[in-house]
Amino acid sequence: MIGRLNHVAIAVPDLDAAADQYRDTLGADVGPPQAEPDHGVTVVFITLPNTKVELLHPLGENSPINAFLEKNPAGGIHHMCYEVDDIIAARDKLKASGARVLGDGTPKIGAHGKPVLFLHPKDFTGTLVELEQA
Ligand SMILES: CC[C@@H](C(=O)O)C(=O)SCCNC(=O)CCNC(=O)[C@H](O)C(C)(C)COP(=O)(O)OP(=O)(O)OC[C@H]1O[C@@H](n2cnc3c(N)ncnc32)[C@H](O)[C@@H]1OP(=O)(O)O
Ligand SMILES: [Co+2]
Repeated sequence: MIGRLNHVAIAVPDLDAAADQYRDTLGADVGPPQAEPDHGVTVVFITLPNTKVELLHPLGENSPINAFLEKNPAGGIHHMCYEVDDIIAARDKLKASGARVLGDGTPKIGAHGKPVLFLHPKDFTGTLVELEQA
């Protein structure tokens, strides 16, 4: 059901410092900061030859990554995003298998302008999974 790895997300305490490190130390193609108020985060995408890295920083008081950064103050890998051809079919199949789809199960529009959903990390070997419509 899952296809390409769209991105690996890293929650970071200092977005500018992390972006500078990927650009200047690692020599990567680093995009501009992008506010995503519907998701409570600001993101910076780093484009690699075979996938992307998404740097995440909290936006607003109720950011879903606040608790993660409290537990991991230096930052850390936050989620993996896999592409699916049909996000509604994927959601329904996963729910039928007993996996917890986060929120009310209605896809939100993600950072690439496409529908996304999240799956509970406790149901996927301790890894928060994002699905994005291909
Ligand atoms: C920009 C848009 C979009 C895109 O297009 O790319 C994005 O990527 S938005 C990214 C941010 N959005 C989200 O993360 C939305 C989904 N997340 C959530 O709904 C919540 O963060 C959560 C996963 C349900 C966790 O909620 P929280 O309030 O933090 O609950 P807990 O702290 O109680 O966590 C419960 C349990 O799960 C562990 N956990 C939490 N987050 C992660 C994680 N990222 N990876 C692995 N494990 C995680 C947490 O440690 C708790 O475990 P225990 O302590 O053992 O109970
Ligand atoms: Co993401």
